[in-house]
Amino acid sequence: MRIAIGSDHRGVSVRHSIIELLKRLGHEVHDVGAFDCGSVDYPDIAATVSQSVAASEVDRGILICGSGIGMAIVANKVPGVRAATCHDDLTAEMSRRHNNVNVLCLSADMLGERLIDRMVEIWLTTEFEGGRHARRIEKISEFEKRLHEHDPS
Ligand SMILES: O=C[C@H](O)[C@H](O)[C@H](O)COP(=O)(O)O
Repeated sequence: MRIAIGSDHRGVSVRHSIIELLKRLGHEVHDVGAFDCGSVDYPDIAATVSQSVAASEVDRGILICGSGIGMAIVANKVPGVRAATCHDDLTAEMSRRHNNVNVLCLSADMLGERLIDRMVEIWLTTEFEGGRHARRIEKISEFEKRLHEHDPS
């Protein structure tokens, strides 16, 4: 898969470790930074990764900040993006099976490296179940369209 990945200053070392994992697993990595440990604003990074996913330049996105929360707030503003902050194996798995999440958001401050690696692998390999869940995803898309009709800018 083509995977865009980005972090703010809090997630730099976790991002590097996930990039190593992704490469070992044979994925194509699009690293959008941040490229040093100086303070950056998570909305800038989240917007870049999410727009890349929405434009189908990549298949999936991964975002890391202190809590994983700010990244998800921003990512979910982008039509076509379904982002979730996951904390463990089960949330990573369910985000794929039921929600077809295409942007995984992770906390650099609250999760260990081994757990993160496991969650990323689970998230990359778990298929969307479709069926009734596809109907619900379609409702999200319709809702996005209705919102966009009111403010097409
Ligand atoms: O949801 C936001 C993230 O956790 C950020 O990583 C965090 O707010 C950054 O905080 P600070 O500027 O204190 O490093």
